Amino acid sequence: MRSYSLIAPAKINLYLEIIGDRPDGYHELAMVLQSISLADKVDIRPIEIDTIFVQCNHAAVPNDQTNLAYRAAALMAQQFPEAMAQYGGVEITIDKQIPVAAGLAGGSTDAAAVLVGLDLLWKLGLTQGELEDLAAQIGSDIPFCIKGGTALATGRGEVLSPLVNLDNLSVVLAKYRSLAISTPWAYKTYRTQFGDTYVRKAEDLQSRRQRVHSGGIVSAIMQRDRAKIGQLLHNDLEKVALPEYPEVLQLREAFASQNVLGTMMSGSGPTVFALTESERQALEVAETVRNQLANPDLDFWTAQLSSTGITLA
Ligand SMILES: C[C@@](CO)(OP(=O)(O)O)[C@H](O)COP(=O)(O)OP(=O)(O)OC[C@H]1O[C@@H](n2ccc(N)nc2=O)[C@H](O)[C@@H]1O
Ligand SMILES: Nc1ncnc2c1ncn2[C@@H]1O[C@H](COP(=O)(O)OP(=O)(O)O)[C@@H](O)[C@H]1O
Repeated sequence: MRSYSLIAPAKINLYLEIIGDRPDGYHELAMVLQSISLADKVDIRPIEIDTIFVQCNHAAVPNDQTNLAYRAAALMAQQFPEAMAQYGGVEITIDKQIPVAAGLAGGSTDAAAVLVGLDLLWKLGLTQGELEDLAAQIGSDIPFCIKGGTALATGRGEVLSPLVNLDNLSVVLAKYRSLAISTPWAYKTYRTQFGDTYVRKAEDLQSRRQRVHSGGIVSAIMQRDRAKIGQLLHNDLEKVALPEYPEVLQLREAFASQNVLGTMMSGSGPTVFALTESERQALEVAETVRNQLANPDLDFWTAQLSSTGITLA
C-alpha cells in the first residue's frame, strides 16, 4: 500500500474581530484567514498493527496523543473503524518548518493534512464538507487549513466563505523564539477587558457578521487592492497581547517603520507579519529589522501568500 506526503501550509490572520461570546465557551469571530507558502511536510505511512504513531523533528512538538495530528488520526479511526481494520494503522512523520505556538496554525494544518491523507489512504472519498465537519471537531482553525487560500471565517472560525486568491503578495514574519502566547489566555483576557462590548442578541450578531461580509477589507480583497488590504489589517487580540508583551509591540513598530503595505500580529501571536509587494522587499525588510533590533532570540521568515491548502507533495 502506498504512502502519502502532504504539504501543510501555515496561515496568517489578515483580519480578526471578536464579535461576542458563545454558549459553548468559545468566541464568535469574523476573520479573514490567508494561507502562506511556509509549510510543514506530513508523511503518512500505513503500518500493519492497528496503532497510530506520530513523530516530529521539533522538540516542542509532542509525539503523544496530545499532538493534533494524532487527534485527527484517532478521530478518523473512531469514525471509520472498518477502514482501520482493513488497512491497518498509520505512522505520521511531521517535518516541522512552521514555528510552534506562533499564531500560524502549525498544529492545525498538520491535523488537516492527516484528515486529507487518511481519506486518500483509506479510499474513503469524503467530500470537502465532510472533511471540514470532522476538522471542526478537533479545532476551530482546522476546517480552513484543508482548502486554504483566502477565506472569510465566522462562527468559531469554522464557517467558511472563500474569497478571491491573493497569491502574488509576499510576507515577512518574525517571532521571538522563546516567547509563546497562550490562545486561551488571549481570549480570556480579551473577554475580561472588552466583554462589555460584545454583541449579545442574535439579530445584532447577524448584522455584525453582515457588516464584515460587506465591509472594508473584504471589498479590498475582492478588488485585489493591495494598499487598502495593507491599511485594513486588523486583529482584536493585539489589544491584549501588545500591552502585555512589549517586545511584540516593538517588533510591530519596527515593521511599521518600513515601507510595507501593512503589518499585524497573526492570531493569538506572538508572530508579527508585514505584507510586501515582492519577495525581494520581504527579504530586505527582514534584513533591516533584524539589524535594527539586533536580538539573537528573533527569527525571521519570508513567504508568499498562497491559494492552496493541503496538497500532495
Ligand atoms: C486565535 C486563532 C485565530 O485564527 O488562531 P491561533 O492563534 O491559534 O493560530 C484561532 O481563533 C484559534 O484557533 P484554534 O487554535 O484552532 O482554536 P481551538 O483549538 O479551537 O481553541 C483553543 C482555545 O482558544 C479559545 N477560542 C478559540 C476559538 C474561538 N472562536 N474562541 C475561543 O475562545 C478557547 O479558549 C479555546 O479553548
Ligand atoms: N502537530 C503539532 N504541531 C505544533 N504544535 C502542536 C502539534 N500538536 C500539538 N501541538 C501543541 O499545540 C500548541 C500550539 O501550537 P501551534 O499549533 O503551532 O500554534 P498556534 O495554535 O498558535 O497556531 C503547541 O504548544 C504544541 O505543544
